[in-house]
Amino acid sequence: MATKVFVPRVESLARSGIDQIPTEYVRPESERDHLGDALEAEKKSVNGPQIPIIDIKMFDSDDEAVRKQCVEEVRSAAVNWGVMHIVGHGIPAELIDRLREAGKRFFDLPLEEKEKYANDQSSGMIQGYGSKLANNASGQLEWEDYFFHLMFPENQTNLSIWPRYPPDYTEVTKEFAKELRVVMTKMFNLLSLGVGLPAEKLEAEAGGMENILLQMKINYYPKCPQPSLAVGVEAHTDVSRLSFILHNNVPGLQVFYDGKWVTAKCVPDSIVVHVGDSLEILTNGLYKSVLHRGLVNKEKVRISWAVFAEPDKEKVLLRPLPELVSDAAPPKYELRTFAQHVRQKLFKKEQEAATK
Ligand SMILES: O=C(O)CCC(=O)C(=O)O
Ligand SMILES: [Fe+2]
Repeated sequence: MATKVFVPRVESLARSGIDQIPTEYVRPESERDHLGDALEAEKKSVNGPQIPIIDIKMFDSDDEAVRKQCVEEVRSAAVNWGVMHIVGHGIPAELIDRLREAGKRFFDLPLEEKEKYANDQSSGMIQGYGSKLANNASGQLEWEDYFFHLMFPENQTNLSIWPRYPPDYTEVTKEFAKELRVVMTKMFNLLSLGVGLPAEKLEAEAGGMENILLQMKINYYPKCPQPSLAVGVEAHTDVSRLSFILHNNVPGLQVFYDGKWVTAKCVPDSIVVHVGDSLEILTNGLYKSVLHRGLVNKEKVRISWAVFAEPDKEKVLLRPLPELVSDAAPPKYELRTFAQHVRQKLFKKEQEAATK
């Protein structure tokens, strides 16, 4: 039997009281540009460009002009930023609070309890409690632990690996998944109309109600004694169609816009929505998969809930929609399955790391 690889948890490092982080967590010089304490970064960012905030309740209006304005705001954000804050999404604030509380209480458990849910990435068991393994030549690590599991559709979930504590974790998470699924349809409708397609087109193309998977990743970023040397999550684009992010009102998310890193503000009752690679490909590059990263800070633990809406790995082929391809706009992406896309991306990253 293969022995399980010992994975150091960032939480235990943070709790050990070190004032210097181990070298594996120190990012290379080239990446450290503008890294820093997330709380400071948020304060500094007030005067710069801000991620658009869109009230998607406008889409329910009886007034066509208001609905059109909503489509236009979403289109413009997806084209220019690849990210937006949505408000008026209709998910009850009380349910979101319960979701936050459930995740926090799980991470408040002693480490030994959480280890019972440890994933085993080397044997392909990626769901569960985990921390990043060094998967590239430079052996770089991120300042976070996480919990990852499939959240929707219910018939594909494996409830036996979900946190059993707090006792309402499963109920709250299932409820949240159902609500988020509705918001997701609305976002797909808005985004379809934004590129001149019938409202249902993008969701149907993404696999429809039954075949879009919602993957939940709860990111836990402990306090970090040297936030200008580390990252919570390194700069990346998501492979998803769309990603939805909630957090515990501690800043940390940065998005790359117009050649600069912009720190996301904590907008009350909002959900951050990212365009992911799969949607960029589907729209032949009209919508941008946003480059983003997570900063850490010295004073506060940050927790975020990232939900990735993904197509079935092998069944769905990623390709630009024929309707969005023309002589003037030839296809920018080659046909691939989602699984191939993920592998190609990882391979590229390893190559880059090896040549550094
Ligand atoms: O913590 C965040 O705000 C972002 C997390 C993220 O980018 C991810 O999990 O892919
Ligand atoms: Fe991400």
